[in-house]
Amino acid sequence: MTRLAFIGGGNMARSLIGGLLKTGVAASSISVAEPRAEARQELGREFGVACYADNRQAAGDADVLILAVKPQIMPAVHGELKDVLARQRPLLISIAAGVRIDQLERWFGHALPIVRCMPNTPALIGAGATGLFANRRVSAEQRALAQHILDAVGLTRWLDEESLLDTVTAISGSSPAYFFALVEALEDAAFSQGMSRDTARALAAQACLGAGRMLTESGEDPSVLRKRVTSPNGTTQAALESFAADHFNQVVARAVAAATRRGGEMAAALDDTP
Ligand SMILES: NC(=O)C1=CN([C@@H]2O[C@H](COP(=O)(O)OP(=O)(O)OC[C@H]3O[C@@H](n4cnc5c(N)ncnc54)[C@H](OP(=O)(O)O)[C@@H]3O)[C@@H](O)[C@H]2O)C=CC1
Ligand SMILES: O=C(O)[C@@H]1CCC=N1
Repeated sequence: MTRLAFIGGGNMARSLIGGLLKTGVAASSISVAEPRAEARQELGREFGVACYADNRQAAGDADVLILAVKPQIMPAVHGELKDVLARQRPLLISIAAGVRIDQLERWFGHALPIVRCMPNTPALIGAGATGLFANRRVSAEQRALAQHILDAVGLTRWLDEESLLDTVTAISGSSPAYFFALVEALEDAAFSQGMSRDTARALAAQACLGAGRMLTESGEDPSVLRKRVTSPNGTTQAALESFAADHFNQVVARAVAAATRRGGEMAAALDDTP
């Protein structure tokens, strides 16, 4: 049984743990390091996983360490794990936005197998999307193991270039928030027209689910699906023309560029960190 240790038990760790347990991974194979006592209790109660305040204890005899702390915490974490890493040489999987493999190698050790990946919170319900990139120390078996872990919670894609992970962050790591924001905006708009928030949210969220399922299950091009909704001179055309007049595609492209750029900035801020 592969032993997984999460370093950091926050939002994304919870999504991955919840998703993994739903696929039949045993709670006894997962340990979590989390500094906040209340969060440790919640994790234990909700998922039945062993939780520790101490990173070393959680990493114990793990085969795979999943680094799930905020990027700026990463440099602090490596000092605590030095002994464990030297002894066990586990596979490291970092999910931190921006943080580059050369930085992880500098902090955690150049000889270690490291996979940098970018999942997203829908992993919790098995609908995650993850981009992955491996350093040259990662063996074929470890690559398969990393993929197996992330496949369990959704779709995976290996990237040819590490820099594209910042693009992954922008289009799937962060994008659940964009869809949530769209549903919030639809709800606000319907509310302003007199609909109850409850009904507006239910209808908008279901349309979001339906559109997402059609996109992933029909195999059809999004533009074909869009055209099928858009009756000539109908209501959808009116809405899409309004989006176009407000330069919707440019609005989205600018937001994706901002998120991608931010990933690079977050990494650059850590360049001088020993
Ligand atoms: N949220 C998301 O949608 C996604 C996040 N990510 C990445 O995942 C990582 C975690 O993000 P997220 O889960 O949202 O953040 P959270 O803040 O929710 O989780 C991070 C957790 O790490 C804990 N922590 C802080 N310091 C340490 C330490 N020294 N050792 C161990 N644990 C520590 C924090 O505890 P405390 O609260 O007490 O500080 C917190 O519970 C980030 O690097 C982010 O870029 C990747 C994809 C999607
Ligand atoms: O907002 C962030 O920085 C993280 C990375 C992707 C989603 N949440």
